Amino acid sequence: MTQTPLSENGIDQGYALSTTLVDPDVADMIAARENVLGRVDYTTAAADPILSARSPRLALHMAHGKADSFSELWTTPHDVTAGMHDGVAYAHDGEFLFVAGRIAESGHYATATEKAYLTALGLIRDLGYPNCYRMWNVVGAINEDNAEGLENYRDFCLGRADAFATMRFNETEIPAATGIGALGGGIGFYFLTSRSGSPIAIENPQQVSAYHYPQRYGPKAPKFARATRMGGRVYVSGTASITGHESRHEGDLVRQTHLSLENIARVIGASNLWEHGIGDGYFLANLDHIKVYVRHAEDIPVVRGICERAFSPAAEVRYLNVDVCRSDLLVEIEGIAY
Ligand SMILES: O=C(O)C1=C[C@@H](O)[C@H](O)C=C1
Ligand SMILES: CC(=O)C(=O)O
Repeated sequence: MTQTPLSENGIDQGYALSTTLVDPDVADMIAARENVLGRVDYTTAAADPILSARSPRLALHMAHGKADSFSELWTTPHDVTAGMHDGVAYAHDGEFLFVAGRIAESGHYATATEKAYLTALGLIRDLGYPNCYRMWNVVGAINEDNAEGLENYRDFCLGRADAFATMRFNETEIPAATGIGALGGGIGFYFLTSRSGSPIAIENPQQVSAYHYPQRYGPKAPKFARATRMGGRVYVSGTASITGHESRHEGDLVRQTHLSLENIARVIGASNLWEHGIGDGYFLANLDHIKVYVRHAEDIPVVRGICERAFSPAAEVRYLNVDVCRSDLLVEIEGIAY
């Protein structure tokens, strides 16, 4: 039997995940003919995760209408095995696992977040796909206070940190993530993990690692890496106008957008990747499947103008009008570098 060559991340080269951000009706057509590991609808109402056409599907309230609604599809060349476990939907293909869950709208999120994360992270390990490399979290009313006067984002971070501690994640195992506002629906989350891949967590020398943020940002620090290298790609976390641990250019949309892009370019650049033992380098023009989160709808044209000059014209880019995890941040950007 010939041994399929492994990529440098230890993944059998017969496995590769594809992703795309498409209009929902296009997603329906793709899902009808391809093996879908997971589908996430950025749409006008949140819903609990379900199994739809033998795949996990999660609806996030992230769009104001049909015009800004889209679906994110993760597809694989292999058959998938899907299921539900204690409210978490999942599917795996032998190398990659997608899990999705939702935490109901509430006046307190820490305990429910810890429970949901422990369910999902426990499932990931029980199914044998322990290498988590990308997380997405969308938080309704992210900048508003909970019933005790703690901002919902900080409440979420408290529960997440406790779950990571219980599961004994060390700093190098913390994956790239997004933590962004939603237009309602509690907290929706979805993760990508692998069976044999070796994710490499990447930090930005110009930023304090989020998990080292001082307590002024909340009782427990956010848990995410600036990016994660997996399967020959770099998954870039939601990135904003922050250097050190402080927000920069308060009230200045243009400079916040440029600093967010500068942070991404630095994280994926050859010199920073070299510092992380990765012999590759990328530019903003190598970014694809980009989400640009903009706090004020009227700012989207300005942000789009800056981004279009930075990104490849071939890149998939979606602009969302949602809140950002710090109230002084106007824009945040994520993507995948190939
Ligand atoms: O809390 C997070 O996971 C997170 C928040 C933002 O800084 C950005 O979206 C990246 C991750
Ligand atoms: C707040 C934010 O975007 C960060 O911590 O990177």
